[in-house]
Amino acid sequence: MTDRRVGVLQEAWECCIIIQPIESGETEFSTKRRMKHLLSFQRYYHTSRLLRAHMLSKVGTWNFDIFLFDRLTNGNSLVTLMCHLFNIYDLIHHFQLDIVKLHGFFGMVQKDYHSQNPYHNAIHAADVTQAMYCYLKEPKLADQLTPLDVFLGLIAAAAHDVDHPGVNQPFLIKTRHHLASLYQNTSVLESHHWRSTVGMLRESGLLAHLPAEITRVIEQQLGSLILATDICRQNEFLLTFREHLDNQDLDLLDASHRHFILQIALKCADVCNPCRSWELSRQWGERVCEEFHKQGELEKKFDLEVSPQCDHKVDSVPAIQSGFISCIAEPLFEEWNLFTHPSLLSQTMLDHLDKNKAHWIRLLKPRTLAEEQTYACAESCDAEKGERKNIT
Ligand SMILES: Nc1ncnc2c1ncn2[C@@H]1O[C@@H]2COP(=O)(O)O[C@H]2[C@H]1O
Ligand SMILES: [Zn+2]
Repeated sequence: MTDRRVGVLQEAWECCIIIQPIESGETEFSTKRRMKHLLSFQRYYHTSRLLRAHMLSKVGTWNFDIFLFDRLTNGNSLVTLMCHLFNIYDLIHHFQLDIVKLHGFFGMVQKDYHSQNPYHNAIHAADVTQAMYCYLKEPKLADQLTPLDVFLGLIAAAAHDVDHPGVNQPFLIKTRHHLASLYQNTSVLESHHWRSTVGMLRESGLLAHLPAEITRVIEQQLGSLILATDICRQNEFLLTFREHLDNQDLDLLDASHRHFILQIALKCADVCNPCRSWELSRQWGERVCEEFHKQGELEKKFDLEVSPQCDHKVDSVPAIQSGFISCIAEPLFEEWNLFTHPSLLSQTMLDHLDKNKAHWIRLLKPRTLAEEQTYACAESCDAEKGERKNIT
């Protein structure tokens, strides 16, 4: 239920309490019960409002519980978060935005996420946006960013997976989905997230008052940020990031370097769930595996080859998680730590990553053949990292 509706309802119920006469036949006892019920609703409404405000005051902390926040906002975590962050950065004033159009745009983005997806839903988008905000606040970055950088970073985070179908690119290609042919089997999902975002921006009229050239730049840069989240391009970005760090040549006064760091920040935000505290991280790990396994079930049903990590009989949650941490999360967050150094947040994230990986490994059952392969991948990633540490 939206805030406005709850507000109207509450007003109506308050009126009921004051003016409704005791109906004939209604006993004093049932009236008391009715009053108690209404008051408990009021108490609930009041408490959840206070909690929501309290949570928003802590939106920049790493242990922010996005699942709780989503419940407290009645499923409106993404819209509520984006409105709050746009206020914090004064972006409405800076870009002379129309609040109704802005709210309309955020509403469209949130609605276009599929709530039935266990992982790729609006809560994931809100989680990535909250992480992005934490990264934008990093001392290394915060003072160098322009309002346009922040605007782009937050919108890209909020919209980066919009209209995600809950299956991956190989699935779309092998089922000859029209999106796969539209985007020629390359960054199919990311291209769709970007083009959908541009479509919603145009439909909302949010940027209609800006010169066409600025709108064009905004749309292009949103594309470059969202396309960077394609996990197939992980190595390409990681290598470039390492090269910059080794050469110490990142200059944040240079707009193209800031853009590159925004891409990396968004990539980090997108895969940061194993860096959260165990309780939050576990929920994300289970959700993403549930989505993989659902895809595997579909593939079996249609006699298609089951994709890697998608067979629930073979690919256990702990095996997928420990493999993902070793091969994707650790290499990226180690570089991010070097870039942000000294950063308490990066240190906290690496600590969680370490503990969560150890936790998942403890949960591994005696290994199956497939797990043996996933684990071998994790071990070879670890060995590769060891070699790199020895080199540097
Ligand atoms: N905890 C995780 N375990 C396994 N895969 C993950 C995890 N978190 C993110 N991913 C994958 O990384 C991808 C990053 O981009 P997406 O959010 O589109 O989809 C994500 C998942 O496919
Ligand atoms: Zn994502």
